[in-house]
Amino acid sequence: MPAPAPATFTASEGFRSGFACFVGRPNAGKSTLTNALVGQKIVITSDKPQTTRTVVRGIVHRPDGQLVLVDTPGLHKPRTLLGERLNDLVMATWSEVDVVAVCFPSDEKIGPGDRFLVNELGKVRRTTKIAVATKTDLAEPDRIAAHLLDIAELGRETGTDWAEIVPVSAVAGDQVGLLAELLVARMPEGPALYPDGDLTDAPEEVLAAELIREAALDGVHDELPHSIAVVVEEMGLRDGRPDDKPLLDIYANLYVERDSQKGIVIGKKGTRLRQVGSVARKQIEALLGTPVYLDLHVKVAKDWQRDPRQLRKLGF
Ligand SMILES: Nc1nc2c(ncn2[C@@H]2O[C@H](COP(=O)(O)OP(=O)(O)OP(=O)(O)O)[C@@H](O)[C@H]2O)c(=O)[nH]1
Repeated sequence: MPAPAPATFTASEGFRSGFACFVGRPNAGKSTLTNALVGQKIVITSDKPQTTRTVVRGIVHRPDGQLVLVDTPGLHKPRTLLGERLNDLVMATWSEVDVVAVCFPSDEKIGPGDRFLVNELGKVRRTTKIAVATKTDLAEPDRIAAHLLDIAELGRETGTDWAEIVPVSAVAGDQVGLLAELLVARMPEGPALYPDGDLTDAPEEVLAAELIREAALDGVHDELPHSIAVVVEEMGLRDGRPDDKPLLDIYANLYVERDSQKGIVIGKKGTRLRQVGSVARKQIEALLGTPVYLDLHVKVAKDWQRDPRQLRKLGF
């Protein structure tokens, strides 16, 4: 006979809680989906591939359970030390979570990259796998139907047993609630892992740095997006302000790899940097609910993506 459940468990009988992560090729819509499920922007999104570097947890609160979402970078053929570390991080995360949801954008055909990823995922045996057809607002119904069949076929080819195949649009808000429900249903029974109202456990410094990086990525091209890293050096409420008029001081450095990139990021007479700072400041204010003074400097960290010492300094 099973041991009686502890008294505290009775209150949350039938309640489920656990961890899920979204994976998929770069640009598959993982971060946007995380934000849509959480209901607030906590992970940066960008139309530049591979911009998600930090593992940020989004927390979804529902009457039937709590979902902790772990956002990982995309898996890719590593070319730099950073690439290798990111891949290790992805594999480690897969084996620790209850569900891995693979995102396949509906406006793109399934390709070798997806096959590579699902094959790698197959090595992680115990974790439940769900397929998500993302961005359904960008595809016609018959294209979506064909896409769902392709996903099922990829499952058969790779020996992956999809627990569910769910079409969603994070932008249109279509089927996002259903996806949350299906994910919660796959979590083990247990009490809430985070207090009500907590949307993420990422430190505010990390969230602020990510929002600055997102603003800096807007409108830059080629290899520059991958060369940008942001570190918040100092963050704190300014002394001597009245309680009803707080001001949060944020001192941040934006790192690039070369002098030539510095010029691009700063722009003519500093116009670009001012614009980046202004956009980021508004986003941080919206997220944290406090007026912000943002002090942003651009620095060169030569070839930081290939340098283990620099990588550590930048938090990788
Ligand atoms: N129309 C539409 N666009 C979407 C949807 N979801 C994401 N996008 C867009 O697709 C792009 C990539 O979305 P992200 O959420 O950043 O993708 P990601 O998978 O997190 O990307 P990486 O960080 O590169 O791994 C962004 O421009 C999004 O606005 C969707 O449901 N519909």
